Amino acid sequence: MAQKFSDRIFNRVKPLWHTYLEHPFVKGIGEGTLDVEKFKHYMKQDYIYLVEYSRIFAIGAAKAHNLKTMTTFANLLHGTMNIEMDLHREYASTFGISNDELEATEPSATVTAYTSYMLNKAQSGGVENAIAAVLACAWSYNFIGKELATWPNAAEHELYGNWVQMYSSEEFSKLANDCIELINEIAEGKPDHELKELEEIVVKTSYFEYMFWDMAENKSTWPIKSTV
Ligand SMILES: Cc1ncc(CO)c(N)n1
Repeated sequence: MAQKFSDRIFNRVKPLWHTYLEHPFVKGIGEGTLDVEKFKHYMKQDYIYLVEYSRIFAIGAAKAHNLKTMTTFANLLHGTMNIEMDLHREYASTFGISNDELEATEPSATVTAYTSYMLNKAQSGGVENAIAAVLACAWSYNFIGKELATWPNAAEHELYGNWVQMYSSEEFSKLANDCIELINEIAEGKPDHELKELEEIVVKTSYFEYMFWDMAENKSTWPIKSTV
């Protein structure tokens, strides 16, 4: 059987994704030693991120060439907005973060750059760009979640167990697998130079994922504190 496009992508990003598992923020979640203030910063920034991330699914649905692809994007949009974001709101409230506070979050430099890049790629290309833009997000979180779930007591930790459970869950694994299936379907019959472009989007978003962990670890917003 011919190699799937997702296998080719995975071989390319695997070394990069393994660096996530070595990142102090991700390790802190898995080992249960993470500073709560860092996690709260992450939760707020991630909420704002999820709003723009959802928008990519809507763009994908609008650009889909067939009903099956359109339905998958609609399901991903629904799953993110009604399941992942709902869990996020509930989870944030256990850290004393209200819905109003989540919504009022000013996106950091990293979140602004990351979501602008994804939106630009999704808007300037066809449906294949929309799926390439979200692939690393869903897939790498599932990759991290499933790995951390094997670490001793990580899934039972009183603060961070919920995060590990959420991203290793069957529901989230299905969401990630739907994205993988979509990219394979969309890649079929495409010439290599187009596949290379899609692969590049997945690599760039994988770098942005690393930057997101860094942003959370450093509680960073913008490099220069504005006085205006
Ligand atoms: C930054 C980021 N990437 C991916 C996901 C998975 O949905 C998330 N919640 N946040």
